[in-house]
Amino acid sequence: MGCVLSRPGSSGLVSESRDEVSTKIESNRREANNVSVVTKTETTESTSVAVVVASNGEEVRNDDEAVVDHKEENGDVKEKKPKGERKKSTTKPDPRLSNPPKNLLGEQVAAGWPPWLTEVCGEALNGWLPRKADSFEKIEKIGSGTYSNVYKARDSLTGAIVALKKVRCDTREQENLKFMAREILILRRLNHPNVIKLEGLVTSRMSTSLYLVFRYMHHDLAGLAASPDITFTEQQVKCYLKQILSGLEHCHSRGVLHRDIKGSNLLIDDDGVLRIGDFGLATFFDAGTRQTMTTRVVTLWYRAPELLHGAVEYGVGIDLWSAGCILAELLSGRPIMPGRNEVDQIHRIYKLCGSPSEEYWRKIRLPSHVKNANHTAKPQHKRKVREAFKDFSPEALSLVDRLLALDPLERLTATDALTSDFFMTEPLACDPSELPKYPPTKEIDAKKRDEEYRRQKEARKVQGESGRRIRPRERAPRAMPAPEANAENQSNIDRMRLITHANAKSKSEKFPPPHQDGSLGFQVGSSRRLDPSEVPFSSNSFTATYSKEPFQTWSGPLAPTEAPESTARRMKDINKDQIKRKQFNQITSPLEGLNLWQLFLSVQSFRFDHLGRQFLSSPIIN
Ligand SMILES: Nc1ncnc2c1ncn2[C@@H]1O[C@H](COP(=O)(O)OP(=O)(O)OP(=O)(O)O)[C@@H](O)[C@H]1O
Repeated sequence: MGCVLSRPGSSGLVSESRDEVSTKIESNRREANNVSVVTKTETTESTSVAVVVASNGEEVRNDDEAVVDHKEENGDVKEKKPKGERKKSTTKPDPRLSNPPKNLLGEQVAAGWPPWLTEVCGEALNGWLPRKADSFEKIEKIGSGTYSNVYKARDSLTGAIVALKKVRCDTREQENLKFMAREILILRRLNHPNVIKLEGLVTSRMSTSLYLVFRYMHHDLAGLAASPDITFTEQQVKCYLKQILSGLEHCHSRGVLHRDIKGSNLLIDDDGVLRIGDFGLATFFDAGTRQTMTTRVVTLWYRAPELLHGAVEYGVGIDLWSAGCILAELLSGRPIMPGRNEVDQIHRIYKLCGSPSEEYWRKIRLPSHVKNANHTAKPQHKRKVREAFKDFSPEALSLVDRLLALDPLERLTATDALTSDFFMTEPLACDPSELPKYPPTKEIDAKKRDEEYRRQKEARKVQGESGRRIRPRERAPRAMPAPEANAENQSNIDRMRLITHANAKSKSEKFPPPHQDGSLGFQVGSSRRLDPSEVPFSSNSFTATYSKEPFQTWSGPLAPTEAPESTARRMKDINKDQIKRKQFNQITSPLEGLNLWQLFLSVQSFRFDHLGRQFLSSPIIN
């Protein structure tokens, strides 16, 4: 009979679990060396101890073994002090790292986790056993994003309906694995009713696929808001916003920036409970430490001005800006700043929120190459938030105004916003359970409606039908996703993009089409294996529009399409772009502080395939 004892190295995951004692019991039996064990992880204020309970039920705990073989990052072996002399480490763990001790990794591999996964996020696997793919049955594909496909599935063990997010894991792409690991680490750090909870992971020792298991959510806010039959009352808007802010407050208090708050990432279940989802762009941050991060985050329409200005040091304000945009959108029934590209976006912000003051430029920390150019922007716009939203209640107007403060330091925090008059005055927010029951509605449903409309339109064209038919519903264009998010590593992005262009005409070609990968009722494990040439990157779809018509509601007509381009032509474009990029590099626009290359790409880089899906035709910018 043997016992395995381990304690994970200190980590953000553990150190953040203050004020709570959580006990997780993984009761899966492991039959190894005739030992039957139950792994139990207790997380207390500052420790997390993996305890193995021997089959006789005796709980064996041995903290003394904890630091054996633990190597420092510089390779030095920690000296083991006798018991009693050991002091608790006072240095804070780097929450961005997952570096549990080697003995824990070995244990995880023995438990069935693939070694590559234990290496990148062993910390997050602590206390869990992998679920087998054949214990889920796929029902249908319910969403697709930049890095993943999402499926509705049935858990054969419990019968519960779950959402499985399949992320592509090419183990040769270390950087991409890190991003995936970051999402998992972040999700395990969070525990709040308004934040999606990672319920488990599906993988196997031999597999390169990974599925994240979540509770199934029937709706997303983008889908509900785009539905022609749904109009929200102020009480309902308050209910949704309160939940968004509560979720954000929790994330921020745990040192997590979401960095992609938008309607389609706000998932809602049948009981009206809203959970913030998609932490693919989220990052750890420490408000007290200077830390540079990428600016290429947040879907364009919800992107804060400091990001558009190129600030690489930012904080919770970027999520609050997005929340402000969503609040105004929910109350007005349409996106408030649907920019077509970064330059257009920033102009829309200036027109609504006024041009930044001299003080703003003095305060904002920008990289030196953009700093000098920014404040020469002309013309100077006056702030018009109050005029633009004069129909809102005074409390709603005041909250929108303070969330859309240009200066991130003047923007309300989630906690401030939750205590604002908006939530204190009648009509008060309704309870989530009082929200109407809607039929399942997701942004993907709106996309399907658009596709169906386009298909019919094209069929009519072929038949030579004339005359304008009324669309099922006039819609505003959809939000442009953060195109190059996870762009912390520029070279990685450049490489990914080049491969992406070389290998795929559009996102649809990198994922199997729905009839292959999303077909009904087959087991999760039976989906095809990833082709190593597939890379976990693409720009998102269904986005920009050139329509000058005023929009009515959230979603809108598909962008004008181009005939599909041949791969050869696109490769030619890539080469041309590389030459152009060289020419444009180092030159800075006097207008907005945007690199000229950025400006150039913003205007011309979005191309559309025959289904109206957008892809970037140019190498990345940052
Ligand atoms: N728990 C869930 N329940 C139901 N549907 C979900 C769930 N999680 C995600 N989805 C659906 O799948 C879509 C894509 O998921 P998600 O946003 O997490 O993926 P992504 O690859 O990070 O996407 P993006 O590129 O938009 O950031 C969501 O918009 C949502 O409609």
